[in-house]
Amino acid sequence: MPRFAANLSMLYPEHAFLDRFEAAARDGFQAVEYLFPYDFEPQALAARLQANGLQQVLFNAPPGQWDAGERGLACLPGREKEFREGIAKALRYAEALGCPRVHVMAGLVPKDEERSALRPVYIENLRWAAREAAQQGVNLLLEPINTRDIPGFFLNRQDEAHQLLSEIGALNVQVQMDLYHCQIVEGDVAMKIRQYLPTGRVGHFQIAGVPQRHEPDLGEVNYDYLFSVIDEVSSACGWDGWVGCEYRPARGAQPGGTSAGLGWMRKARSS
Ligand SMILES: O=C(O)[C@@H](O)C(=O)CO
Ligand SMILES: [Mg+2]
Repeated sequence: MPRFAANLSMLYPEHAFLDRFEAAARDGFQAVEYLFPYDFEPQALAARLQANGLQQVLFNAPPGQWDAGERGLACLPGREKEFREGIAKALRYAEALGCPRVHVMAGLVPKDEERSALRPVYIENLRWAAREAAQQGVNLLLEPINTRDIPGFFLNRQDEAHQLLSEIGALNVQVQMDLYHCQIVEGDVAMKIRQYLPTGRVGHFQIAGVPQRHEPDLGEVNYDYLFSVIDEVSSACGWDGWVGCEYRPARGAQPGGTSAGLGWMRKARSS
């Protein structure tokens, strides 16, 4: 059975953010991820991890002005200084939290730009960031995201991400393979796991039901089957990463709503 990490940006909306660590541990999670740690001092987050016996396995680098609609800086010409400052900040948090992975969001293609013209900026930014991250043993992750959730996002497909990895040419840059986005954009998910996981270039998985991004057992994707594929391929190739549970519980912020929806995980654990 894959190892599951609770995504605290989406799970446990019934609790204040800092209380979500304890709720996740109570449900049997041993690891957490979330989008952004920057509203809190790293020491406050580290204390919650420690008090609840949890590992931090992933968070995102600063994405630019999120509330103004920005979704990453990596592909944006003219924003290189801010990109570098964001990576430096993320690496300070990664060190304090003992976190081995940072997701670097690509950003939106500006209206007056061709996607292809942004590639050199993206590749140069990632090369620079990879050198910085390597100094403290951190891996950087690139995530293809569907354009229904984030219209205009620069990176949408697994093959594009793997092609970019070869051009970036840094061993500590990997793909964050979010199976929810993968199903929406391209489908044929099991075959893509079989294709890419043995390459050693997949650093992390994420899951959610499709199309509503609720629990994995709600919707069109057969996750029991995909978990068996991940198990089979990872035992053959020695992959030992995490699967982030990045979904919005169907019962929303109702008390106990997240825990009540974890039947899919209890079933996976007992199989
Ligand atoms: O899939 C997602 O939405 C996240 O993993 C993320 O980092 C950006 O929103
Ligand atoms: Mg994701």
